[in-house]
Amino acid sequence: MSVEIFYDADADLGIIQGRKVAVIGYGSQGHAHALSLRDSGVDVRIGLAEGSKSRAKAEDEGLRVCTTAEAAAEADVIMILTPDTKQRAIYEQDIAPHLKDGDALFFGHGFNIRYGLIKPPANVDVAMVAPKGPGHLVRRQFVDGKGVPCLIAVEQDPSGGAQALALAYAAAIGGARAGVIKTTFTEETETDLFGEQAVLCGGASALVQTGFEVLTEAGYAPEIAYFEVLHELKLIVDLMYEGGIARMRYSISDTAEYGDLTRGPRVITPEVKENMKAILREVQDGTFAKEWVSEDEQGRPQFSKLQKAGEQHSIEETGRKLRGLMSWVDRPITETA
Ligand SMILES: NC(=O)C1=CN([C@@H]2O[C@H](COP(=O)(O)OP(=O)(O)OC[C@H]3O[C@@H](n4cnc5c(N)ncnc54)[C@H](OP(=O)(O)O)[C@@H]3O)[C@@H](O)[C@H]2O)C=CC1
Ligand SMILES: CC[C@](O)(C(C)=O)C(=O)O
Ligand SMILES: [Mg+2]
Ligand SMILES: [Mg+2]
Repeated sequence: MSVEIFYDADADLGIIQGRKVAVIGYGSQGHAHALSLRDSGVDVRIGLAEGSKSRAKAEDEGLRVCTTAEAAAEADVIMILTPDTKQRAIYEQDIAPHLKDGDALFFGHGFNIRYGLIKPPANVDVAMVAPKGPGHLVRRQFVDGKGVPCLIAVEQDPSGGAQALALAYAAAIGGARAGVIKTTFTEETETDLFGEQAVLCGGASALVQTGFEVLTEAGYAPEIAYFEVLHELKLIVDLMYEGGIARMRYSISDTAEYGDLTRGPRVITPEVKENMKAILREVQDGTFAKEWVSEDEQGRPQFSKLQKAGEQHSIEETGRKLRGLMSWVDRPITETA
C-alpha cells in the first residue's frame, strides 16, 4: 500500500501563521511544539492548570501562559499535549465548553480518539500531528535545522481545510524537513503503541537489561557489560539510522556479522514473534487501553512499582558513574534544546 509523504515545499506555513494556537501542556511534546511554532512565526499561547509546575519553564522562554480554559477560549487551534490518560478530563472540563464553529482540535497521538474517550462535536475539525520521536529531540532537531518525521491524520473536517492545517502545523515544528506521512488515527495509535511496547521502549529496555544481567551474573565487570550492551548500542543503532541494517553490518567485523546472522534468531525466536503478535492484538482490541486507563484511575500502583524497580536496576548505577566521566554524553534533562 503506498503512502502520501509531504515535505516543506508541499506545506503552506501561512495557514498556521494565520491561526491562534493553544498548546495545552508544556512537557516533552508541549515545550517542543510551542517553542518551534513560536520560532516559525505562529501566534501561540500555553494552557496549563492553575498552580502548574510547568508555568515557570514556559514563562522563562517568554511564552504567554493562561489557564487551559482561557487558552481554549482564545485560540482556534487547540493542541492537547498532556498525558494521554489525563486528556479526557481536561477536554471535558476546560476545552469542550469553549469549542466554537471553525475551531480545530489537535492531538499528538490518537489514543483518546481511537479508543472513544473523547468525542468532539461535529462542528470542529479534528486532526493529529504526531512526531515520530521524543519531544526533547523534536525540539533539538528543529533548532539544529533538522526535523523529526511526523504523521498527520484527519478525523473530522467540517472546514474542508483540516489536512492543510495539520501539514502546516507539522512543517512549523520541523516535521516536513524529514517527511510527513498521511495516516489515520487508528493506524497511528496502533503502530505507535506496538512500536513503543515491543521494540523501541519495552523490547529494547528488556534486551539491554537482560544482556547486562547475563554478563554480570557470569562474573564480568559491570562497567564492561554497560559499555557492551548499552553504550555501544547507540553507536550500532546510529549506523542503522544512517544506512539501514546493511550499513551496520558493513561496518562491523565479519565475526560480529556471522554471530549476528546465526545468533540473532536464537534471541528473537519464533516464540518472541508470537509474543509481539499478542501485544499487537491487545492494542488492536482495546485490552491495553482499558488496562492503562484503569491503572491510571487507581493511582498507577503497578506503574509506580515497575518504574521504581527499573530505576533500581544495577545497570543504572553503573551507567551514572560512567556517563559522568564522558562530558559529551552526560546531558542533563532540560526543557530546551
Ligand atoms: N513524549 C513524547 O515524546 C511523545 C508524546 N506523544 C504524545 O503527546 C502527548 C503528550 O505527551 P508528553 O509530551 O509525553 O506529556 P508529558 O507527560 O510530558 O506532559 C506533561 C505536561 O502536561 C501537564 N499535565 C499533566 N497532567 C495534567 C493535568 N491533569 N491537567 C493539566 N495539565 C496536566 C503537565 O503540567 P504540570 O507540570 O503542571 O504537571 C505538563 O505541562 C500524548 O498524547 C503523547 O502520547 C507523541 C509522540 C511522542
Ligand atoms: C517511543 C515512545 C513514544 O511513542 C515516542 C517518543 O514516539 C511516546 O509515546 O513517547
Ligand atoms: Mg511514538
Ligand atoms: Mg507513543
